[in-house]
Amino acid sequence: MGTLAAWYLTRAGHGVTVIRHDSPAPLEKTLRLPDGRQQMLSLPVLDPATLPDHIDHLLVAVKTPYTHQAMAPLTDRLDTDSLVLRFQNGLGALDGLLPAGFSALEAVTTSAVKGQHPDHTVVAENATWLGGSTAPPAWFAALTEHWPDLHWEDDIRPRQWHKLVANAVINPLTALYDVPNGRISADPALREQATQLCEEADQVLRQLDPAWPGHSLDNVLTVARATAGNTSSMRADWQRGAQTEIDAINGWLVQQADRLGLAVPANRKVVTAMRRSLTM
Ligand SMILES: NC(=O)C1=CN([C@@H]2O[C@H](COP(=O)(O)OP(=O)(O)OC[C@H]3O[C@@H](n4cnc5c(N)ncnc54)[C@H](OP(=O)(O)O)[C@@H]3O)[C@@H](O)[C@H]2O)C=CC1
Ligand SMILES: CC(C)(CO)C(=O)C(=O)O
Repeated sequence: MGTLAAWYLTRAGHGVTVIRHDSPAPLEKTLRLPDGRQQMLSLPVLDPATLPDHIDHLLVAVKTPYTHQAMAPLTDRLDTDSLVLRFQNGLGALDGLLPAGFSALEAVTTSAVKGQHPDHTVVAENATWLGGSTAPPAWFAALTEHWPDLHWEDDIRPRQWHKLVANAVINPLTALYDVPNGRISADPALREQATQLCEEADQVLRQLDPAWPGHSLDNVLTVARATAGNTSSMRADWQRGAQTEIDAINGWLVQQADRLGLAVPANRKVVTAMRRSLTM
């Protein structure tokens, strides 16, 4: 997803530098676009140790388990003039990693990119919403001319929460049962588990915000059917033995539930199962 964002930003005339340790420079990437075109990208790389003292703009697009490691050398270089854009599923991955009082912009996207470095395939180029607690930055309007279907949200939280619930249901069940997304809707036993996960998520979110509409199951099943043949990102991570984003998705819900004194046994069960590498 970071490579796709880098491509749009480059098209808009922004310079994009990858920050990583021990990487060949530049990073040569191939992006296969949905219309069949191939886009080559050559991205400069900076080792965190050689970064300037101040970072103006930072796009965080590592999978959530790697956020702490990626951010550790950067936090001192952020201040109130910096702008951080979090491009990740789940919630809470940046908690405690930003200077006090600092809030990041958040992104929610329905685009999909697959593949491992250096080849990335854009499976779907759909809508993306950016937002936070401020007005859009000055560069936002010009960026929309180069980033298809890009929108600003003054209050991004409802979109994040809808995405969170879809991920909290579809991702762990498809990973643990090794099935494509559509099975969540088609298989009665999985649908029952989906209903429990979803009701618990709605209960937590309604407690956090009484205006939360709840009744998320219809939306989740619509997403599962719309992506019926797809392998969810958590199933893909699980299949290749990589760390998953369970802690930022169901783990975040469990953490909130604990704080609020709510019972969320179905979510707790999938977190435990994913952490222990068990099949249910
Ligand atoms: N892909 C998609 O379709 C979508 C993804 N998202 C979200 O976007 C986020 C990113 O996902 P995705 O792009 O798929 O993930 P990828 O694993 O494909 O990309 C993450 C990149 O971060 C790099 N990385 C890992 N650790 C570090 C570090 N310490 N310093 C610098 N770079 C590092 C990885 O390097 P390496 O290649 O060496 O592992 C990899 O290139 C996730 O939260 C995901 O849920 C949201 C919607 C759709
Ligand atoms: C919506 C869904 C489940 C689509 O596959 C997704 O976002 C993911 O796989 O992480």
